[in-house]
Amino acid sequence: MKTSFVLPADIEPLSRDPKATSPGRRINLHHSMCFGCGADAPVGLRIDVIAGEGLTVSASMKVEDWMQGGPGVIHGGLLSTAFDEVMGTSPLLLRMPVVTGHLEIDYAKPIPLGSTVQFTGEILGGVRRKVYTRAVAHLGDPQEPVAAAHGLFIAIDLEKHFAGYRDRAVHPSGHQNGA
Ligand SMILES: CCCCCCCCCCCC(=O)SCCNC(=O)CCNC(=O)[C@H](O)C(C)(C)COP(=O)(O)OP(=O)(O)OC[C@H]1O[C@@H](n2cnc3c(N)ncnc32)[C@H](O)[C@@H]1OP(=O)(O)O
Repeated sequence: MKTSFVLPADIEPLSRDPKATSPGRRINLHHSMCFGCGADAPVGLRIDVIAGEGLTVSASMKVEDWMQGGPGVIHGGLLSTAFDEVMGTSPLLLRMPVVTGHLEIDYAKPIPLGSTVQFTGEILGGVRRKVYTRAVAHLGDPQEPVAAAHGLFIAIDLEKHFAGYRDRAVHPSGHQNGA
């Protein structure tokens, strides 16, 4: 699949943290109201990202009618969100919280409503706080990808990064911290 993404020359290998989620289990360190993975979000993708061997992850997503963009197919931005979720969760295998710095998507084929998209993702390496990832999507045949993505995620100090926003956080009750 064609892509214009270029990895940096100084990229270094990264290692899975010994305490990372075991292969086959859901990576479960985010919050339940997240648009990408939260079970309590009123609208969302509800993607379960599953730890794989090494620095790999997998996920699947049924393409529901409300995800429609062009007639009969998924909205490209929504697919981008799914890739963000899959790749953004993978650095938790390093036990490293991150935010998205840069995201690139290569769309190869239209993805019909009603299909189930299978994602595989992997961490390619890192440079200082930067974690480089890639993911591929297919509809059942890994040899026939329908889209692929590269993501650059930046490690953060969770408490500091969200310090100014926590009073806006929405909880399953529908209430905000400051409400
Ligand atoms: C959350 C819970 C976990 C659980 C995660 C669960 C999965 C969540 C999946 C969804 C994730 C999201 O959508 S997160 C939401 C969307 N993203 C955001 O809101 C991020 C907004 N941006 C920021 O807050 C900031 O720009 C940061 C934190 C990314 C970087 O700011 P900083 O901390 O001041 O660091 P800074 O020095 O600028 O950058 C560090 C290094 O990254 C490089 N860098 C920074 N941005 C870019 C960029 N766009 N393209 C290339 N390189 C970049 C810099 O050159 C530098 O490289 P060098 O000098 O070292 O070479």
